[in-house]
This record gives sequence, structure tokens and C-alpha cells, in this order.
Amino acid sequence: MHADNNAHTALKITDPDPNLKSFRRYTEQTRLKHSPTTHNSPSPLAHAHSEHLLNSAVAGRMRNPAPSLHRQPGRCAGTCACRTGRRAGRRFLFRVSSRVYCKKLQRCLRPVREFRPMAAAGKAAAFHLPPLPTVGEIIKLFSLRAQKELSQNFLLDLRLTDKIVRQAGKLKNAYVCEVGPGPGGITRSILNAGVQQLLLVEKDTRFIPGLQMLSEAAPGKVRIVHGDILTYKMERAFPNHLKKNWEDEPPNIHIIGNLPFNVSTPLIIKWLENVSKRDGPFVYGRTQMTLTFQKEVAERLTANTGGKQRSRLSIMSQHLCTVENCFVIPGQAFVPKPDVDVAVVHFTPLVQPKIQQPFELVEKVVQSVFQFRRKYCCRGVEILFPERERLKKTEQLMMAADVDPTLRPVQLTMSHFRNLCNTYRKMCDEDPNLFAYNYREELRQKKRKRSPESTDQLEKTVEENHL
Ligand SMILES: C[S@@+](CC[C@H](N)C(=O)[O-])C[C@H]1O[C@@H](n2cnc3c(N)ncnc32)[C@H](O)[C@@H]1O
Repeated sequence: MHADNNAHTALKITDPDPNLKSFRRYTEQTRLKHSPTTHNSPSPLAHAHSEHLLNSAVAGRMRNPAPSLHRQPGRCAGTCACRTGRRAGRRFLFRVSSRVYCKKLQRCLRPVREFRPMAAAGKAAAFHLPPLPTVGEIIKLFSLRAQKELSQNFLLDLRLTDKIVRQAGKLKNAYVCEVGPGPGGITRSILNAGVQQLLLVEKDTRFIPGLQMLSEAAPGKVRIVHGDILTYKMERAFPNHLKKNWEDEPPNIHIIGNLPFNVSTPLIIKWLENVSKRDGPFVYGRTQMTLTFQKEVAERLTANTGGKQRSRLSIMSQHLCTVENCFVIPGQAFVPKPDVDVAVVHFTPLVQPKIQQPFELVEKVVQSVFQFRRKYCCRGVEILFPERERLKKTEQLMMAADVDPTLRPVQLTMSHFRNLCNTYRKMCDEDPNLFAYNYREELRQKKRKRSPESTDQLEKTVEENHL
């Protein structure tokens, strides 16, 4: 373990983790389960190789099976006699990208055809993770019960995790940060996409040994940070040479994550602010993000003018990024099943934000407008101004911005919001106290004046409750 420049715990893997003792137990059990006595006569060579694989996995030196074991294309190289054909044993097979695995042995059945030409042609072999226990088995192995307070819902289906990772685009030789990798389903898909480096930021210590196992299976590629993504300093996460100008194509850096629901919204707002200020993960340029959200939040992020879900999030995200609602993952796909469905959203920061004003100003205007989402939009605009000049200034703003005050907030287009923000900015420049004006604070003070005792009492009770 060594200290990361982020003051989080970055883990460097040297010795096998104590938990690998239980992994050894696991592999022993697997070996016994699939021993020659329970399967149709395997070749002694295959059995010996199976032993070697299991032992080397424990030592953290798992590699692809030797080509000699793939001499019978399409046939399981392990101790079971299942076939890739239509015949017996088909139920044990499953596919990950172009690879066929035997479920029972966790063994790749990649036929020799796929193995040789690459080497023969002198090309660098594409990276593939060696056979590993399934994500489900990792969960059992390390007793990783999902914790509700961390909104933990795991994805075990590798076809789904592959599909999420494909939304990020081409990841060959990319630098990727995965947030909240948990038991590592998405992590495997990212590694199989041929990334150069993968940074994992995980808050829950219990997942670290399972992630170490993945790290050992992809030597030199994985960096594990035990920390909180909300405070992790992303501006130091990747090498400096990857930096691109904002106007250039996005850098080869991606953020991917199946985020906990209670973290995803504050995190995306933080990252949108980082996009606007070109700091955090965006010091490298227009870093792309592929993240999951509760389906309704994803709909808000991508809602168009007039849409039922049009909200503050729609304007804040779409004025800074191209936002794409990629696909929905039904709740049943997760373990344990959440009460809601989940959607995958892809963000690419825009070269020119649609509203060229400071993040805080845009947020203040947009938040005020949507404060009364069922009323005319002028009702929300009013709260940008102190009471004594409210009506006059609201009228002035609506007129100068050329916005019909009887439109509802959801009917306002991006250019309406741009005009409102630009005009409000001019008014703030003319009156330096205006931006600091806070409607809620004014309300509170008015109430305090009206009934000082009850307000003081109320505040005291709130304070006590906080303690
Ligand atoms: C919904 S689970 C997803 C796990 C895994 N990515 C998957 O798809 O199966 C969310 C993960 O994020 C982690 N997490 C929660 N809050 C976090 C935070 N603030 N920073 C980093 N990781 C966090 C949880 O411990 C958990 O592993």
C-alpha cells in the first residue's frame, strides 16, 4: 500500500491478499467438483493443466491457457467434456465478447483458430482477461452482501456490462476511471475492451480484495483507490501527456460507472460545474462520461423542451454537454433488485457551452425558474429580485430577454434560458448587490421579524435535532 497524491488509499498489489486463502479454498472446491470422477474421462494433460491454472490463480499469476490445450477447436480444454457444438454440455457454456467460457470450469474455450493467426501475423495480441471466478462467485467468496445505505445493486450479467462499456466508444488504449466498481462486473468489461490503464475508485473496503484479484489478472493496468469519488481529485488522476486543448477532439480518457443513486445526482452536478470551469476531470480536455442513473433522472437529464421531465437538470446538462440516453436496464437485472429501473447516459462536453455565463449564475436563474414548475415562468423569475423592486425588474428582464412571461418553465427553450441568463448578467453588472440577493434568506428574515420567538425556537430545535 502506498500513499496516493490524492491522499486517498491507493493500493499497490504485491503479496496475495489474505482473502486469497479463501480463493484457494474456492479453487480447490472447483477442482473437486470438476474432478475426473464426475466428468467424462479427461485427458491427463488437460487435468494437469487445470491444476496448474488453479494454482497459478492463487499465486496471482493467472495466464491464458497454453495453446497446446486448444488443439481440438471448440472443445473444452479442461476436465469436463462439454462441447461448443449442439451436443451435451451446452448449458455450461457462455459467451463474453468473442470468447466462449465453460461456466463450470471458468475456462476459456477459445478455439485454436482464434489463437494463432494474431501471433503469426506478428501483431500484438489483444488483451483478454484470463479465466476468473464469475462476479457472482466473487460475491460469495468474499461475502459481499449489498449494503442498502451505499445503494449497492450489482450487475452480474457480463453481456449487460459489455453493453454499458460499448456506449463509451472505442476504449482501445484508453485511460479509464471507473467509479464504484464494487465486485467488478463492469471492470471486467472495461479491461476486456483493451484499455491502457484503469483507475478504480471504490469507497467500500470489502470490495478491494476482489478488485485486487482482477488487478493481478491484468498486470500493470489497474490502479485501485480506496476513497470517495465526491472528494477524489480527478485533476491528478491521469498522466499529463494525455491533455488536449478544449477545442480538439476529446482526450482518450473516459469515466464509466454504475453509480449509487444517492451519489449520482450530486456527482453529475459537481462534474457539470467542472465542465463549465474546465477543471477536475476536464483539465485533460472534453473527457467523456458514461454513467448510470435512475431511469427518471436520466429522462430529466435528456428531456427536450415541452417534455414532462424537463427540469433544472435538463438545462444544466444540455447547455454544457451532448447528453444521450443510451438504453434502459430493467431493475431485475441487478442483484439485489432495486425498486426502480436504471438508464445509461453518455456525456460529451461541448466545445462552446450553449449559455456562456458562469456556472453559478446559470444555476441560479434555472433553479429560480423551475422553483414553480407549474406556474408561469415569470413567477420563478420574480424570486431573482428583492421584494421592493420585484415586479418592475421582472418585467424589465422578461422584456429585454424577449421571453413570453406566460410560458411554463418546461416550455422554455435553451435560447430562452440563454437570453434570461445574459440579461440577468447585465443587470447584475449594473447592480453589484443583485447576484448576492437570496430569496429564501429574505423570507426567513421577514418571518423572524413577524414572530421572533417562534423563529428562534424553530432554529434552536433544528440545531438540537442536528446534534
Ligand atoms: C450500485 S453499486 C455498483 C457496483 C458495480 N459497479 C456493479 O455495477 O455491479 C455502487 C458501488 O459504488 C460504491 N460507492 C458508493 N458510494 C461511493 C463513493 N462516494 N465513491 C466511490 N464509490 C462509491 C459502492 O460501494 C458500490 O460498490
